[in-house]
Amino acid sequence: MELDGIEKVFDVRRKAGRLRREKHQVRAVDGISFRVPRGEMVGYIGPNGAGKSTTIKMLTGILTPSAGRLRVAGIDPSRERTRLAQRIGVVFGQRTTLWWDLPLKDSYRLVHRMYRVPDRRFRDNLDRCVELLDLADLLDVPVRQLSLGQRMRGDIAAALLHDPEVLYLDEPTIGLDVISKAKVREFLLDLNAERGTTVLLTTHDLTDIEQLCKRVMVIDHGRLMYDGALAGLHEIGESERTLVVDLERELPPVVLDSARTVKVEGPRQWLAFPASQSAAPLVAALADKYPVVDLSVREPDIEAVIAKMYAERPGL
Ligand SMILES: Nc1ncnc2c1ncn2[C@@H]1O[C@H](COP(=O)(O)OP(=O)(O)OP(=O)(O)O)[C@@H](O)[C@H]1O
Repeated sequence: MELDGIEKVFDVRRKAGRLRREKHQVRAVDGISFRVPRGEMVGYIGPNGAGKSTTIKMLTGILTPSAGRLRVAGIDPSRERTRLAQRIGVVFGQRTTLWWDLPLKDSYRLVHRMYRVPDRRFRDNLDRCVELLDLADLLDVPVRQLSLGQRMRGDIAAALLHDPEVLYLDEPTIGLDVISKAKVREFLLDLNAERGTTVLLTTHDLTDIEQLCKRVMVIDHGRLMYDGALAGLHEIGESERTLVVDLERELPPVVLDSARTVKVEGPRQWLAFPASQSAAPLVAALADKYPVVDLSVREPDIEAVIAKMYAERPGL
């Protein structure tokens, strides 16, 4: 993926009185440049309305940039959209590309025909997806009867049956339970390791980024605000994770060097600690001094990290 000074400006008409409408422009993407080398998995994050979906639509060729130069697998997406379609896969978490009333396997047959995938390759890819995404019992079920997590796994398989070398994932874990999320992440890691698929991932779940991407790009108001390791983002934003601890009984707030107790509710306490630090020494110190029954770690959400990032570096 190569983007140089990419812009997308929408002309919109806004109501300006009872009958009058004013023309005005929205700069959804405002001069973005980056490169994603083959085989890299990159997070593409930002608040609502930042310009993520618009970027992905330009990368697929659905939208044409207003300015700048764009190449995906050496192809100009808006000029050769059909040729590019053979090389990319797209999953939109909020919408399905599967046929609602058809059993899952019929949707796959249609993909087989539409992309003219050679029979042997189609069968191999389908077998692999069915096995790794646990789809065997779902192939005869109409898509409308699938749960969200099952549907998402079905959608990911559909995006991969033609062996794309680039995959765009727009919120692939949204609304999924912990087990489904883990399955999807594990599958994506395998895919990237085995096939070297390049992945651009949009998500509001920082754990997705943490587990899948070494690199993360933050976009806001159509501009690239950060491009680097997730740890660096945490440092800039000084974001915190939270350890939620259930003690044997109600106790005064826990006192530990490496964390601050931010909330106490009966035997449950919330301890904040820097997101860039490992939770392991904290858990060990806690278990050493206090009667711990259960605990879990909560990740900061992306909006909170970004909000802190701006607060720390207002010049960004
Ligand atoms: N077709 C369109 N016409 C006019 N404005 C648009 C159009 N598509 C997007 N926009 C505007 O462009 C900006 C960026 O939108 P975009 O959908 O790319 O954001 P996003 O980062 O994907 O947000 P979200 O996380 O909510 O999906 C928003 O202000 C949006 O209202």
